[in-house]
Amino acid sequence: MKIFSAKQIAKIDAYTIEHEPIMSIDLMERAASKIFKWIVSHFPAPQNCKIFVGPGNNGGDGLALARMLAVKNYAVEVHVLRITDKLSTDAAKNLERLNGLNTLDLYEMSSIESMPWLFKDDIVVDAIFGSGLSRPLEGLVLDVVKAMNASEANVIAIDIPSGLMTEDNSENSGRGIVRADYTLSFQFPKLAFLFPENAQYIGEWEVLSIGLHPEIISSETTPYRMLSKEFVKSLLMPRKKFDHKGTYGHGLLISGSYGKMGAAILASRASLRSGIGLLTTHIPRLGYQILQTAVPEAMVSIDRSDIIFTEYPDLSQFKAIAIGPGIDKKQNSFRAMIDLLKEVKVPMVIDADAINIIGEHPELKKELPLGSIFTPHVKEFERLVGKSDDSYTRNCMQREFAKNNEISLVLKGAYTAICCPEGSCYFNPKGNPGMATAGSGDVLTGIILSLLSQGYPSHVAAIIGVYLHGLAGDLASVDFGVEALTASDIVDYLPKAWLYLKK
Ligand SMILES: NC(=O)C1=CN([C@@H]2O[C@H](COP(=O)(O)OP(=O)(O)OC[C@H]3O[C@@H](n4cnc5c(N)ncnc54)[C@H](O)[C@@H]3O)[C@@H](O)[C@H]2O)[C@@H](O)CC1
Ligand SMILES: Nc1ncnc2c1ncn2[C@@H]1O[C@H](COP(=O)(O)OP(=O)(O)O)[C@@H](O)[C@H]1O
Ligand SMILES: [K+]
Repeated sequence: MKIFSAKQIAKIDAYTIEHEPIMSIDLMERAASKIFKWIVSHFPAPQNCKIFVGPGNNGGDGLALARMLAVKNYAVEVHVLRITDKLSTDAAKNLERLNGLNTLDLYEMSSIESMPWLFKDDIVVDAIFGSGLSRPLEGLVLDVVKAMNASEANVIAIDIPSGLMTEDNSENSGRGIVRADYTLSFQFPKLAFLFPENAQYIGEWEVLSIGLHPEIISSETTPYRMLSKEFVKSLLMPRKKFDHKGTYGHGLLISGSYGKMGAAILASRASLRSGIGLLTTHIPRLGYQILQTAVPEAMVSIDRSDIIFTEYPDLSQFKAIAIGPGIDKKQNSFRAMIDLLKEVKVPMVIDADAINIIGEHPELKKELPLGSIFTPHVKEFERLVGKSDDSYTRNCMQREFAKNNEISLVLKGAYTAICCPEGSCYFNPKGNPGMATAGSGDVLTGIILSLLSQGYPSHVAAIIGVYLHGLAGDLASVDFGVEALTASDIVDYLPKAWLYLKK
């Protein structure tokens, strides 16, 4: 699913109006009826609805919704915020259509004195501003939003919480943004929904399709996409009857140190559960028995050091290399890493302390082999790329870094973002807070190594890997819940995740 900017959404709306064709007021009716149906199915017993309406088409949606709810016997109060004399044409038409509805109370609000009480069981609808918001809220709107936020009512935002910018909130203080319980967004999620600091405003969100024109949705380009099962499935390479283990590549995993051999086990097991032909895991000497016992399918390459990574085996046989899970970042490991980067010609997955080493020695970036993939969480990202105060800016930095260094950059989190060298950015909808547990990142590294070794192009390996990892976590959470979930469970649910993905 593509994610468009506010400007593009306006263009897609206009194209739909012209080419479906449909009158704009009818498109608004279609949009409002989607919200109406959602409210009726989630709050079936008619109850008090207080709808706050702004001057644009978001307000128009609120007015059309008010009419529909009133006809359905909900007790509806409409509060039109008079911050300007002018309503948009379609909002004005919808205001007129409220005439004669005596089950509905219409109020004009020009000062906060006329703010109604909001009770716990009220349904409060935020139809003040949508994707047309151009600056942070002030004056009356700000006061109304503060009052809404102070209440315990169920707040439903139409399209986007008022006060939140569709993409960039780096200049938005957060003082005046509706804190919705539910956000019902038309046709596409907004980029801002995917950033953690905005979760407090958006609440639960859902995308409601309003039948915008498929032609322009497919022709309009955007760097941003949300991954879907269909899309990820379309990237999979089929296996053929006479394939053998050589077909699926030999990968090298450099992982583990004294006290962190679990990382090597988790990543190895994840790799083997993701289709790799042959896996060699390079570990410090003391880990030999541990790894051979825990992962009999993996071959083991032993470091001269008992406890850390200081050297690597002959690289000629490997199709892909992953380095990082549990390696630590001692001086000797840094030296071995320099040598490795100078020599390696195949794509690499760079994770955990391997990222930190490159963050501390940025000159190493120029040695990165083509098709490298970094998999940082936010802290590692900051060490590698730099700090930022907000996620939008961080995302811009992520896209730039991927482009400038011609690598794929996976920023892990609730909506893991995968930025590709040619500028695109994919967000992963799968995964759950149960995956916020030790070792789950190691599992991801193993999966991506496996896909790279099988010959998937780097950005494709990152996309499939991230999706599969989240999917396995979701399937595991169905059986174990989120508290008890461990990284090993994610590995154990990879078989189910593969089956589900290919279905
Ligand atoms: N265009 C269409 O065909 C459709 C639009 N829809 C709705 O229309 C919304 C977008 O409508 P609009 O483009 O009219 O935009 P909004 O309804 O978000 O309002 C924008 C208006 O408010 C003003 N404004 C922006 N920021 C302000 C601020 N901080 N303080 C005071 N005034 C401010 C703008 O100058 C503009 O006049 C969507 O979010 C969606 O809810 C839906 O009805 C679906 C169809
Ligand atoms: N709330 C969440 N929702 C979805 N996925 C999550 C969530 N928290 C963590 N994850 C996923 O779990 C993994 C954690 O990786 P990481 O922080 O490197 O853990 P570790 O270093 O312990 O292996 C990432 O893939 C991340 O996307
Ligand atoms: K809104």
